[in-house]
Amino acid sequence: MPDTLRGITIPWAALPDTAGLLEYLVRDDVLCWVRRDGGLAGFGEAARFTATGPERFRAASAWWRTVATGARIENHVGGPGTGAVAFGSFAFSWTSRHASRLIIPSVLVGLDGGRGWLTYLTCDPDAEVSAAAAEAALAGWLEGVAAGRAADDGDRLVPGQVSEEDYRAAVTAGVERIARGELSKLVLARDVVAELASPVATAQVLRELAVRYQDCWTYAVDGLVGSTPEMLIKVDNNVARARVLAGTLDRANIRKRDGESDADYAQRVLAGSEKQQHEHEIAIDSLTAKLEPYTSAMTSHSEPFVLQLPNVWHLASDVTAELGRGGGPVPSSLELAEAVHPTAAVCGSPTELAGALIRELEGMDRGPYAGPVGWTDGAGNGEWGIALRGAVVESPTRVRLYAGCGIVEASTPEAELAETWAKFRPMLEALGLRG
Ligand SMILES: C=C(O[C@H]1C=CC=C(C(=O)O)[C@@H]1O)C(=O)O
Repeated sequence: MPDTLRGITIPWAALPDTAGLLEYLVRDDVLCWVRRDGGLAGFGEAARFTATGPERFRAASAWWRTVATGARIENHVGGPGTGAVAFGSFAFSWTSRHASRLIIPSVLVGLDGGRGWLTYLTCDPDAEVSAAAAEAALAGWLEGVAAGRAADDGDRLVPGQVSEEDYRAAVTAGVERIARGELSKLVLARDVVAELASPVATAQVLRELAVRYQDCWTYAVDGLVGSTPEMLIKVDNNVARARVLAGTLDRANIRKRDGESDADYAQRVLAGSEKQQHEHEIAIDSLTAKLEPYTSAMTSHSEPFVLQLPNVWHLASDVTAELGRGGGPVPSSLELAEAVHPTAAVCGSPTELAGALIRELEGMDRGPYAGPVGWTDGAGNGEWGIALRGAVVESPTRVRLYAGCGIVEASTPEAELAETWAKFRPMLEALGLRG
């Protein structure tokens, strides 16, 4: 347990009008959670917690509750994301060797609906905690910002642990198991590795993702980076929200009818597909069933809508749930993330069987891919996305990208393989690579 966490949050008007938080994505070690011009950017590390195994969420929640309850914070702003905050990333599987982690930044800049704040946090009992100390600490972190990087002819993309051939074989085996009636859906993933001729410019990658994928949440936590379209769970006071995605159509490979608009094409081919609707239905049912015990009222669209991203269209459903069933305690965002992870959008249905089959057929450790990534504050508010469309920076010149697809009985290996390439595209483009 760290020494008592102390800190201060002050209003921060020094957020440039044009680029907002993007102006702070200038260090390769930045912690970030950004969507459009809002979110959080963190620097440095006041304390961290790590855990592996089936108790990783519970242990992290207990640690955070103790730290946040004992914290002495002068909060001059108030509201979600102010005061004590930790960024986090959790391994997809309880079997993973990858350490799940919570990181309390030393300095954090937040922006929500035009309202900005600056937080300074420390476990050093001798540190001065004041508005001046907060401003000086931020200025220190913004000195000597990271250089950008141009794509290099020496950059290469090489197969990861699951080759294209392995992936096709895994999909074939998955479809067989579904056809035998063992399960209804399985999400199978693979990886590719970017070997770069010069060190990756993470801050530049984040800025590119944030600018291009404005409907997504761009994240960076300790080497895990990406831009996810899927919100596992957001808690804002007594309300939880989720965005469930399943069902995908590549925008780079359109075969429109004469006179058909892009939107009509997506509506016909994606929303009109029984296979895609079935895949989506399983994902939404899994989320709502897992959320049910915590909520007194839940609403979602009766039909999924088509979400357009620069690389793909998805079938999407937004869910809103009032928390605190029967006046009982309101769960924290981290507790809810544990309760709903893994949904059928990244695992399958039924969950346990799908999880075991993923381990058998993929044969790779997913690490933090498809696990919760995001932040929590001392009041339990927070946002936990699913770490999709992302990568792990394994060394300055080695970046591992992950992508997966929901497999149902009607899936074909070739189409699912092609879909993984569409899902790698955001990171490949941000790294200056081609698939
Ligand atoms: C598992 C991934 O995407 C999920 C989220 C949206 C759509 C999906 C699909 O259509 O297969 C996947 O369930 C991934 O991007 O690696």
